[in-house]
Amino acid sequence: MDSKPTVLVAEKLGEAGLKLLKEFANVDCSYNLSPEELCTKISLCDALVVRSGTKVTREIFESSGGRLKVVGRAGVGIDNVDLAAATEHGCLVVNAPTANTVAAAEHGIALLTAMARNVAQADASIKAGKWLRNKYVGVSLVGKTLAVMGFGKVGSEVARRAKGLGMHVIAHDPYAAADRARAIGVELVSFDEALASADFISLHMPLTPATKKILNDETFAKMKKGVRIVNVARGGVIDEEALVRALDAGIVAQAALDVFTEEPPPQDSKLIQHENVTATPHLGASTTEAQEGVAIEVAEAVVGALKGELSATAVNAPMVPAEVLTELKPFVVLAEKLGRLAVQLVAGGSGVKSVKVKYGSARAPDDLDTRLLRAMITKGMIEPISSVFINLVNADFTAKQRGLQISEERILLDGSPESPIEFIQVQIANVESKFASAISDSGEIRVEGRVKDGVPHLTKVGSFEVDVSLEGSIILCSQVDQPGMIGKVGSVLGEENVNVSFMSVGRIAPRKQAVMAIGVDEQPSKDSLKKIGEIPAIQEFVFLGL
Ligand SMILES: NC(=O)C1=CN([C@@H]2O[C@H](COP(=O)(O)OP(=O)(O)OC[C@H]3O[C@@H](n4cnc5c(N)ncnc54)[C@H](O)[C@@H]3O)[C@@H](O)[C@H]2O)C=CC1
Ligand SMILES: O=C(O)C(=O)COP(=O)(O)O
Repeated sequence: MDSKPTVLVAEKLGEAGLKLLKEFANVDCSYNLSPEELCTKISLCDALVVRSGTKVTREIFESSGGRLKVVGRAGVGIDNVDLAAATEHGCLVVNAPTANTVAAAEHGIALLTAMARNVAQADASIKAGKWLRNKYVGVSLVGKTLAVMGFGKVGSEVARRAKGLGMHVIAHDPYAAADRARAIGVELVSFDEALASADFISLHMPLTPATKKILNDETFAKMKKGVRIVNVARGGVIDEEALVRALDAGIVAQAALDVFTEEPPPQDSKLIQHENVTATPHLGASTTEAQEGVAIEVAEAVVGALKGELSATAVNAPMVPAEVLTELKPFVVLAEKLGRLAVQLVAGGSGVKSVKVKYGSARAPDDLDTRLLRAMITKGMIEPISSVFINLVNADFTAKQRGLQISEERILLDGSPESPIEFIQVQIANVESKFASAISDSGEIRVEGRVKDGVPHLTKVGSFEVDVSLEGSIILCSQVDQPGMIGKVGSVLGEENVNVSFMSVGRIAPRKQAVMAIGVDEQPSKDSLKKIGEIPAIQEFVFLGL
């Protein structure tokens, strides 16, 4: 009997990657399978390799009968893989997060220059037998302002190249460090400033709840009339219907798009058909070199995973062995959630560089290995805002790569060391906060949490003591302490049937400054959040997704 594992390669993969796979496994390259065919084949496979064109659905994991152990994504985005279903079925997902960065950046530049000079439109017209020299007069790039939205791996490469074209490059990225941008002559600016001053806007942020439809009617209205937009990130960051309206109104002169909310987009898409739109079918990563690169990156990860090794590019790897988890599990969850909260409190344009974690514990220092907790805080801080996935292997390296310095301090507490940790505090120094009350007396964003009855709780925000369980989402409001506040906010949420799970008020002294923390099971609508902001006594508030 053949003891080699079987790898199904469902989309075209670079030769070098195939070679690596074939050295270790039986490789079945079957492209363009229907969902039904894929479900049938999968029960005979130990690993599946895809790009963005295959939907790896829950049905696929269910149909595998437990045999599928690894899904390899030959690229960055894993929006096409049902991660929850993969994890539930004990299937590891690995990706190739770095090998197509330059290709995506080069495609961004290709679209930028092609759009400015009407290359695609002029090419179609000359092929139709026309010679329209006056119609296709373009615009120059030199001296124009390009706003790079999302200064990560791809965005920074685009910025570097655009500088070479003589453009004035600014960038907006709430979490990027200003010195990294300055090092290549790029100034970090606020979102509104980027919109108002850009002649060209290039999108390079991941698609997250916060960036979904970040370009919409409201934000198009803030742009310079005649702005030109490039998108090689994800279609969902633009409200596509609003973009058609902005193009028709001349607010946006041109758009060059590689990615779409629905891929492939409908044939009659007004956006694609628009004469001022240049479109490509998600070609950002499609260079020979990048495809060889991602093929090798993903093949190594798939083979490693089939051998039982933990890969640095594992997306849903369990962070710890089960026996360690029994004791640490609630603290692991607490650490990740504190990281998530802390990063969401950072104001746009601040950049995150210096993070300090304090662990209050009665255990002897060598009895508490904080590597896992540090990795979870890193995961909480980085995953919601980037296309990178954190695991125990890559956490410290990824933090360093993003310019994040994480220092740790142990606070030795008296008492019985029954519980490994009494509290975890996460501080982000040298930033502004979108919720000023989260800044502690010593000047940094501070959140602190504890585990109570096995459940992680937020117990401090800035210098205010609160107590709210870290489940669902949280609204923080600051106000001068006075009667009736809980009722007022509660009734706005009640009107919308948003269930309040927890409320707590932390104050300096009766009738002085207070912070109210409200746990909610559902995400309130924009309207409800606006109404909360309009309650006269509320000075500031922030909604934090967990
Ligand atoms: N068209 C294509 O074929 C390809 C598309 N991509 C897409 O490009 C995008 C960027 O990829 P990478 O640079 O590898 O990711 P990255 O994670 O290195 O960079 C993303 C950056 O966006 C920033 N960011 C997060 N929220 C933001 C916000 N609200 N406003 C502004 N910036 C924000 C993050 O701080 C981070 O620096 C992703 O959407 C990825 O899926 C990547 C490769 C190929
Ligand atoms: O890597 C990514 O996230 C991409 O968008 C590239 O997708 P692809 O591998 O070309 O299907």
